[in-house]
Amino acid sequence: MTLVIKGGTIVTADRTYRGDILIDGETIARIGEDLSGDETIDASGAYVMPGGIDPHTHMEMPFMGTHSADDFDTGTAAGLAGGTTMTVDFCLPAPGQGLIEALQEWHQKAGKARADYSFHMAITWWGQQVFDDMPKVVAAGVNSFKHFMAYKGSLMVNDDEMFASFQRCAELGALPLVHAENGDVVASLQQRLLAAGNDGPEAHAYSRPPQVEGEATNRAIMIADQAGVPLYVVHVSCEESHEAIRRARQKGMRVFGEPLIQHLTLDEGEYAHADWDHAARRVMSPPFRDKANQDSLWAGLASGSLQVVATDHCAFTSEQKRYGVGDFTKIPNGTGGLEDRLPVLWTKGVRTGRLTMNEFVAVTSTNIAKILNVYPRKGAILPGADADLVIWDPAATKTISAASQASAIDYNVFEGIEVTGLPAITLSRGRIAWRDGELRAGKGDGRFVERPAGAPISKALSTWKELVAPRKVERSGIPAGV
Ligand SMILES: NC(=O)NCCC(=O)O
Ligand SMILES: [Zn+2]
Ligand SMILES: [Zn+2]
Repeated sequence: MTLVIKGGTIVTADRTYRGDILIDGETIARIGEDLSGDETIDASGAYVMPGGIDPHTHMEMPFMGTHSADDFDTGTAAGLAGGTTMTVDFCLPAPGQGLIEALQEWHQKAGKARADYSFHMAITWWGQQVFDDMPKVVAAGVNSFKHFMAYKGSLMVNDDEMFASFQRCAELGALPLVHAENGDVVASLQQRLLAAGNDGPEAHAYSRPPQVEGEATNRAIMIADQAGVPLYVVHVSCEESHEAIRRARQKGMRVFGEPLIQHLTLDEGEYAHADWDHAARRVMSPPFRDKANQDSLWAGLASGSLQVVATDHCAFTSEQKRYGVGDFTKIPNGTGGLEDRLPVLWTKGVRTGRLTMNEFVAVTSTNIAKILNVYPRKGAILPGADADLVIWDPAATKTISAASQASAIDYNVFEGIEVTGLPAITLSRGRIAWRDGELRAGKGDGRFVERPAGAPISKALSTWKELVAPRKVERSGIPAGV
């Protein structure tokens, strides 16, 4: 079966041009003029872009005594409604659990995904088994390993564990990721705040100032450099962290930074809200920051020192958030955003002139496809690429509301924001997965996307590190020892 998307303006990370797209089965067969096929979608007046890729989601995540409320069914449905055709979730082994066993659990959970997905593997503990399992994880199509420098007592790993894991990543041609916050300092600040009677959601933000993020980002960059491996810093929220990444990149280090749509557009004033629920629903780590930090993130996207906009979609209901009444450290950390990432970024970024349309495609799809080594199968409009596409109506408007969202939770942190620029149709591997408010993709239609190790940047860096590695000086006349 062939399908033609006709009369649209194709927008990719590097070009904007008029053209028809012929899809044969699941992939793009041709791009050209006056193409015809068995079926036609009229895209006149619309932009046709690569489907969004969100590299940072947590579906049904076991965390802080509960599980995040969106699973792979509702979460990927939210993604498709917002033009996102692929998500990358975090597989989290329990303490002492083998990585392959955990991976099997995540595959089980993801069986109901409506759109394509992949996994990052988290290193939540360290030992011989983890070391031995890492190549098996890579062989199973997962080329990235996440390290939490925060969440002391649960997910956090120490510097020596991180260094060992980063070195293993270097050997395997895999990419380490970090959640960069100084977990020891955060844990101490939390106790100090609680002891002083600061138990509300605003104290969550007080306990995680930009400095703890900046310090951890610098530390992770140093450890990656010593291990000889690229580094991807998730949810960069502030200038301190961005500055560390910017500086490292200027020195030639292969460091990537990922701001979230929440940190770009929502600020710390939310935590001062008189309504406890309102503030608690916005508790996430790192917390929302001030306008100056937001400006830094936008500048990073425009200048290229930050490369990807994600969501860290980790949605908890209001009821779950209330586990933390009287003790902010028990409020499950996380917010939603999958359905809103593209429309909010388009509205606040492209429509304001902070981003070009091509930069929009780069930071929502193409850059991460390259970083995660699935380009050009994903993130591209090219013959042979998967036909994961969004047909974008730049004139469509809506006011974001929890009442009409696909996510399972009872609120939306973007509630009330008016967006202009919305998906009209989302195509997943050549099939209409979502159209004009109607979800068409079925449970289980999503497929696991294998990502091979040895991305070009990993190979280049290991070549360079080998060239400049310390070498023993061979001497002829060595004096006898005393
Ligand atoms: N970000 C957050 O608050 N929750 C999800 C887990 C994480 O990414 O740190
Ligand atoms: Zn995190
Ligand atoms: Zn996360």
